[in-house]
Amino acid sequence: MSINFYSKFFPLIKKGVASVPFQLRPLSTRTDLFNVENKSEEYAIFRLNKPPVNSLNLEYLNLLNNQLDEFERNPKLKGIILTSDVKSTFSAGVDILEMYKCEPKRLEAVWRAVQDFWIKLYGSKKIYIAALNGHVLALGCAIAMSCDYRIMVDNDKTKIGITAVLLGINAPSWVKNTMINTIGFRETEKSLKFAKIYNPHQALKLGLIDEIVSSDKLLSRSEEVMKTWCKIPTLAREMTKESMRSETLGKLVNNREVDVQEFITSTMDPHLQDNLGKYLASLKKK
Ligand SMILES: CCCCCCCCCC/C=C/CC(=O)SCCNC(=O)CCNC(=O)[C@H](O)C(C)(C)COP(=O)(O)OP(=O)(O)OC[C@H]1O[C@@H](n2cnc3c(N)ncnc32)[C@H](O)[C@@H]1OP(=O)(O)O
Repeated sequence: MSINFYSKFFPLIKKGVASVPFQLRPLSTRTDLFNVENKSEEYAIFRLNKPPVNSLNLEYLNLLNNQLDEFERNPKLKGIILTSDVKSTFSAGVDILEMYKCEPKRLEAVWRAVQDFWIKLYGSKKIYIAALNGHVLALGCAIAMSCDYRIMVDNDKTKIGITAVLLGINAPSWVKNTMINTIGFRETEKSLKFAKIYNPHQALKLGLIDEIVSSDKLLSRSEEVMKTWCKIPTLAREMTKESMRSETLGKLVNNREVDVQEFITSTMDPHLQDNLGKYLASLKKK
């Protein structure tokens, strides 16, 4: 069985790796919008930092996609802890301003970048642990579910879930599949159909997250889990991840154009635009 999972789906990236020799990266990378701290040769902490809610617009998605490529190019790096420096929010998903009164060309670029992000994350052979410091909504929830393990802060006010249906949105099939692979078909159906939002204890019971810890232990516990997993034989772990995920991944990789068109058509619908306008206003009124 081929273990070259990432390059199978990213031939251009493979080409890049082949033509550019690996160079040692600096100890850490800091931009205004995220921070990467290499804790050892084996793992790094990747902190989102786009206040107020780490919403994902086109420019931010492009930045994050480049960083995922960077991780993938580092053969020594086994894992990444994905978390947020923004107080009380991991991610509120796509920037709704990208979807409201939008130009179709821009919307298309946003959605292609969203697809890229999911494909890179879900298809990565590295270990991804989501350290969920705060709210995990919509695409933020899909991102967390695409990681290998989820640890969430013990705070009853913290929310996780996907409420697309309330706005008249049918979640894309790759989001549904990711959720089915995480909590099973029946719970996914209930969750999406009834726009369920969970607190950490409800999410744990469902299997949407794997552990709850107090906020002061979030990173230390995530590092503990990461260190244990880094000891697992790499090749076998990667092959297992590939065999578990390739079918779901392939469904989007081979169907990207249809997914883009569905997203553009549904988002540009006047009724949905109306709903988005009201939703944005309700968020701002709080
Ligand atoms: C609209 C589509 C619905 C869901 C579609 C899901 C489809 C399946 C998933 C895959 C597809 C992806 C599409 C998406 O991800 S769309 C994003 C949907 N996100 C949300 O519905 C989350 C909305 N936000 C919140 O519920 C809350 O903000 C919060 C995250 C719980 C944080 O609460 P808070 O009280 O701490 O902060 P709040 O005052 O609400 O917000 C602060 C400011 O941030 C603005 N804001 C919040 N979320 C977004 C966002 N996603 N995009 C853009 N801006 C956002 C909010 O308006 C406040 O702005 P201001 O300071 O008042 O100007």
